[in-house]
Amino acid sequence: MKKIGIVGGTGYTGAELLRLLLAHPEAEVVTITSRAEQGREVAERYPNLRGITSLRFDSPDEAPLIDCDLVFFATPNGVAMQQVPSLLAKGVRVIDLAADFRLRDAEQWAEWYGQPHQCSELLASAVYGLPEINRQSIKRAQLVANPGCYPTAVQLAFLPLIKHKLVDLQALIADTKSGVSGAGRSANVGTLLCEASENFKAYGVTGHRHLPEIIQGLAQAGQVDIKQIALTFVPHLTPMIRGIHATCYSKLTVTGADLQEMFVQHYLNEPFVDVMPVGSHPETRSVKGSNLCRIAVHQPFQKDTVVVLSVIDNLVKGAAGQAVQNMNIMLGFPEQLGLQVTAVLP
Ligand SMILES: NC(=O)C1=CN([C@@H]2O[C@H](COP(=O)(O)OP(=O)(O)OC[C@H]3O[C@@H](n4cnc5c(N)ncnc54)[C@H](OP(=O)(O)O)[C@@H]3O)[C@@H](O)[C@H]2O)C=CC1
Ligand SMILES: CC(=O)N[C@@H](CCC(=O)OP(=O)(O)O)C(=O)O
Repeated sequence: MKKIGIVGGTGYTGAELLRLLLAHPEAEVVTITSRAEQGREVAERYPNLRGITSLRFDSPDEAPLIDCDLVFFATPNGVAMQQVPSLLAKGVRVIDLAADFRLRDAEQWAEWYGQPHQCSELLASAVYGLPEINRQSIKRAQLVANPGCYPTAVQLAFLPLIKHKLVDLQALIADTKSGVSGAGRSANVGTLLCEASENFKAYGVTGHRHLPEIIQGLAQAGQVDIKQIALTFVPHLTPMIRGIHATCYSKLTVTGADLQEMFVQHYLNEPFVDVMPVGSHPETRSVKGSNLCRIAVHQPFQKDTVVVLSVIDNLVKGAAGQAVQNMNIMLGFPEQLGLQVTAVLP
C-alpha cells in the first residue's frame, strides 16, 4: 500500500479524488486537509462516504504530508507552489490538480494567473500530466502538473490531426461547454441555481487562462513553436453539474485522408480514449463519473472542414480521474487500477 495525502479535501476535485482512492486497492489515503473543516469527520461532509472512511480533515499545516509517498494538491491556483519545494526535497512525489506547474514559462504564468510564480525553477522538471502524450515522462516524474479540464478535452480532440500534420495550425477553433462544478465549490453568484440553471452563456472570449495551456500542448504535439498555433477558444457555462463538451474545428490541408481510421489507430492502445463509430455524437452523460474521453470525428459533406466532438467528465478525466491515472503511472501500477468505473445513466 502506498501512503497518499490530499490537500484541499473539501472541494469538488478533492472529494472526487477521495471517492476514487478509497476504492483503489494499492492506495491508502492517510491524510486529507481542510482549513475550514479541520477536525470534522469526512463522512459528515460527504454522506456518500459514510461507513467507508473514518478519516477526519487535518489542518494543512499539521497534516503528515512528509510521511506520504505521494501528495495531491486539489487547491486553488497558487497554493501548491508554496509547499511543493519542501515536499520534493523530502522525496515526496506530487500531483498538482491546479495550474501552478502547467505552463513552462514563468512570465507567461504570472501574466495569466495574476501573481508571480514562487518556484519557477521547478517548471522545467514538472511533467505535464496528459498520459496520452507524456506517459514515459510521467513514469519518472517527481512533480506532475495535472491538466485543466478544457485543455484535456480539446487537446485529445486535436492531437491526432496535429501529430499527423493534417490541419491548418492557424485555423483551430475550440467551442467548449462546461458543467457548473467546473467552477469549484466556493460560493459565487454566477454558480447559484437561479443564475446558472435555465441559462447558457459564453465567457472568457477575449482570453481564458486555458488558452496558453492548450497552445503549449498542441505545439509540443506538432513539434512546432507556439507562435505557429492560432487557436480561438470559447468556453461556455451550461446548466448541468458535470461534463465538458468540446466541438473542435479546423481546416484540412490534405485530401483523401481516412480520418476515422486515423483516429482509431491513434488511440488504439489508450485505455481512456474511446473513438466512436462514424457519424456518432458523444454525450456528456456517457462519461459522467468515468475517466473516459469519448471522441467522434466528422467531415461534413467531405469538404475541407473537420469537426471533432470530445466529451469528458470535468471532475474525472478533467481532474481527479486523470490525477489517479497519473498516480498509477508514477507508482508503477496498472494504469486502469481503481478507474474502471462505468458512467452513470441517466
Ligand atoms: N472543478 C473542476 O472541474 C476542475 C478544477 N481544477 C482545479 O483543481 C483545483 C481544485 O478545484 P476545486 O476542487 O474545484 O476547488 P474548490 O474551490 O472546490 O476547493 C478548493 C479546496 O482547496 C482548499 N484550500 C483553499 N485554499 C487553500 C489554502 N490556501 N491552503 C490549503 N488548502 C486550501 C479548500 O478547503 P479549505 O479552504 O477548507 O482549506 C478546498 O478544499 C483548482 O485549482 C481548480 O482550478 C482542475 C480541473 C477541473
Ligand atoms: C465552469 C468553469 O468555471 N470552469 C473553470 C475551469 C476549471 C478548471 O479546469 O480550471 P483550472 O485550470 O483552474 O484547473 C473556469 O473556466 O475557470
